[in-house]
Amino acid sequence: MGPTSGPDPPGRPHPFPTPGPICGFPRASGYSHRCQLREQERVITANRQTSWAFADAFAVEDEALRWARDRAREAGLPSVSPGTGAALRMLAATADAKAVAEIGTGTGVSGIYLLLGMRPDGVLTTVDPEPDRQQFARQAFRAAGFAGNRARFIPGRALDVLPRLADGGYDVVFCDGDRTEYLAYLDESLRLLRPGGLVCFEGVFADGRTVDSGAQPVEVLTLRELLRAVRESGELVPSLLPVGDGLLCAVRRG
Ligand SMILES: C[S@@+](CC[C@H](N)C(=O)[O-])C[C@H]1O[C@@H](n2cnc3c(N)ncnc32)[C@H](O)[C@@H]1O
Repeated sequence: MGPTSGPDPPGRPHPFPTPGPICGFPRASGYSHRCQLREQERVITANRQTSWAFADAFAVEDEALRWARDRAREAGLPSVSPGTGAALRMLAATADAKAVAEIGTGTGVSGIYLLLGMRPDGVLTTVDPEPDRQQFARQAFRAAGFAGNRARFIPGRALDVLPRLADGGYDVVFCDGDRTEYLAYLDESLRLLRPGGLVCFEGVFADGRTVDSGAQPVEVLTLRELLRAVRESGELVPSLLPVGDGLLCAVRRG
């Protein structure tokens, strides 16, 4: 019996038992449950946008994350997608991160994900020039169950604040501030990261404009330069993750 035929083994639930609206393709009659899922998976593969949305829907968000996300929406502020958040959480856990620096606190969505992946005694240092947003993030972190000493909020612009942070003192740097400053954030990150540490840049797809051949604003041109600089750096081991609006990640070589 081939691997695509026959009934599903009893008592072994499929990892994606409920396709839901993201991949809610109608089930063909006469197929086994497993065949139907394979058929669904083929269609998903053929449709990258749907797969992309599926990766985001795969992450489940709790009340604190939804609250932070709602505050961002009310302020007209983007926040990381659930898929990007889950990637950040996983990367912080992989790095066994004790010290993470975040540029662009917003209302705390990405901060919650980073804290969830960090060590239980880890501290997130998060920078944003807007104290009102940081106040929402503070509330969101508390609602998510994090003690007050797990986060250090620094109000200010990244390029004023980062030079005051310790050389080699960070396991992860997450950049989600002013796109036109991303190249400068890269320089600062290389200084802040310990060898083997990880830098991540959110939003490098710029809603598709990064690969659009039409005329583009300076922030998109900066993103292209950033992608080139990271790819060509002998100091970095890069990967561009197609989650959310594009998450460019790179490990600083040891
Ligand atoms: C996209 S939002 C961040 C969203 C947040 N990372 C999240 O996912 O919840 C960008 C944030 O960067 C902040 N920002 C803008 N310019 C900045 C700068 N020069 N330095 C640091 N933060 C900056 C904005 O105030 C805004 O809150």
